[in-house]
Amino acid sequence: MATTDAMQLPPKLKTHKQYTLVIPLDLQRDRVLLGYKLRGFGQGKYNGFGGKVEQGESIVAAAIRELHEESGLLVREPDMIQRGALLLETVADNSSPILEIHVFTVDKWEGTENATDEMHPTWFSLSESLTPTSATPAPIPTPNVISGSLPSSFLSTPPGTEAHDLPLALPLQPIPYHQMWEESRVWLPRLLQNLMPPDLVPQEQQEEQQQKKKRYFIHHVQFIGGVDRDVSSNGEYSVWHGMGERRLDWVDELPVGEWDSRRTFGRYP
Ligand SMILES: COc1nc(N)nc2c1ncn2[C@H]1C[C@H](O)[C@@H](COP(=O)(O)OP(=O)(O)OP(=O)(O)O)O1
Repeated sequence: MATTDAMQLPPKLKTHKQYTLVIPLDLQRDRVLLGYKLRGFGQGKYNGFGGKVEQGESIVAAAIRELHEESGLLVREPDMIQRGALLLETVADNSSPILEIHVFTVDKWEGTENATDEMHPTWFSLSESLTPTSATPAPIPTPNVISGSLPSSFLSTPPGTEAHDLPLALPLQPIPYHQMWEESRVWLPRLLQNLMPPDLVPQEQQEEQQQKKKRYFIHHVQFIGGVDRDVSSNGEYSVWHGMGERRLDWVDELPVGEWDSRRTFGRYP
């Protein structure tokens, strides 16, 4: 937990705006699918697949819809596994909603990942991504590249083939955490560590891993509003929705079942 003086602020009521974020996992092939955002919010970053929950839509229905729109993968509701939530808040004013981003993983789907003009799906190595490193930058797709021809090393699925039938020709890169939203470096490696197949986890950690699988994570992040920074140096991004420095950053893990009673809180220091 980072140091903060947030507790000295008067409590305030904030609305929550709901989003979804889905991370497809292919455990058999030790790989995880992320999308490179080609336009709109988060352009130029890798992330899971997701978007806003529309009025009257359930969170899980929104997650399924957004995953399908952005990647081509179609998942049935029972196969969606809710893993946790990100709560992102600016403390600059009382009117900006808290972004409540619901994180799911899936490991069963129909269809093959496809690039759209919004997202370019790319597989990364799961076991090589358990700790955030500033490894070799991942390729930066562009809309031109997508409509033209991609280098074969970059294609997640060569044309005319089924992804699930392919041998993995090239070793996959680790997740490029430095090309993602900054807070992903905290929660995503923890999530992946908990999901590794048990035979790849040292025996003495297996019991702990089984317990953790039953927990949701809640990653709270507060930002100081103000300066609109979008700095990239040494491969490290420092943009927080253009809201400036991170103020507070902590992760809770809750047993399944407790999340529902906690998520309705409206008072947030
Ligand atoms: C620090 O902030 C964020 N971190 C992470 N990991 N993910 C974030 C952050 N802020 C937003 N996101 C995710 C949440 C959603 O999955 C997308 C944003 O979705 P978008 O604004 O594109 O929503 P859509 O409904 O697709 O919008 P349009 O229909 O208008 O394109 O990013």
